[in-house]
Amino acid sequence: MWSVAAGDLIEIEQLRFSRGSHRVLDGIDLRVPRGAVAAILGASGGGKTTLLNLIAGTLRPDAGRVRVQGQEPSKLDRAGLFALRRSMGMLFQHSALFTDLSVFENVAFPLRRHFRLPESLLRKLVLMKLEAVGLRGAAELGPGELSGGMGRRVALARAVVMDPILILYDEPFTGLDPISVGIIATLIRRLNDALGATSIVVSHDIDETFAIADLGFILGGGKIIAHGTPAELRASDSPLAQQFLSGRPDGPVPFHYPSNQSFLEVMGLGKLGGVRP
Ligand SMILES: Nc1ncnc2c1ncn2[C@@H]1O[C@H](COP(=O)(O)OP(=O)(O)OP(=O)(O)O)[C@@H](O)[C@H]1O
Repeated sequence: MWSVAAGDLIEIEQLRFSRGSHRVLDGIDLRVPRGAVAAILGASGGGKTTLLNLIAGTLRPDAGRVRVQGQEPSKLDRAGLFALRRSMGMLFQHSALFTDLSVFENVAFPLRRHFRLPESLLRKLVLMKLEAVGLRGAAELGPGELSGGMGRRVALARAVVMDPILILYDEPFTGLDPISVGIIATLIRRLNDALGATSIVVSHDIDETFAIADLGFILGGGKIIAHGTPAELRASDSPLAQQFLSGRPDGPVPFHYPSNQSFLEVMGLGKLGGVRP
């Protein structure tokens, strides 16, 4: 669990980012305390993955500031950014396992890439992480021999093998059965606390994410439309937050894409004028 005294690991101020003429993020202010598991929620295309990429330093802000552990990824030189990234673990939607490497070698991969460790030490570090995700016994299997849930657990072990201070998760539950979703959610919380890390989880699975999150942010229209603890968010009086959390198809975010003709007009049943659904 996080404590207020520990300070903020992530500090984002007035962050703006566009894709062409589309303003994806339009003045985001967000802070994540050290040790917290923070959920980022919001409709598809709302900029959640973009926000993770800005935190990881793979995208640069158009305006505003992102600080991770006091450092601005976009201001670092190559070596600085490399060092900062090394302190982050990432489990992104498509972070697949290497199919021609065993489970053990998949988890060992970041360690071999970044350090020259004696084989005996490397083996201990990898087996510790595999034990933490319950798959020490699967170390010699190939990725093709794993279920989807097991594969995700191996990817999780690989994401944390270097003891990151920050772990970024993009849709970690996608495509998993309910039992595996529960296991991954529990592991996200457990690994965060065991490593003394801070985690950011982007997800559409509200209940599972709220079950492990200390705080959440709901993105909409390029802004944070609500933030707080899961209980505070559920009680939020923001209509947008309520529409999102309850999964209502219509509300402040309309079901109908705007049209300049009413449906009745199109059907030849009268002209109502104006922009109509
Ligand atoms: N490489 C890219 N080039 C151009 N536009 C992009 C690119 N990546 C994302 N976008 C656009 O940026 C916007 C935000 O995308 P992003 O993937 O961050 O949303 P998201 O909230 O993560 O969506 P989802 O929940 O569907 O994953 C979308 O309009 C998307 O089409």
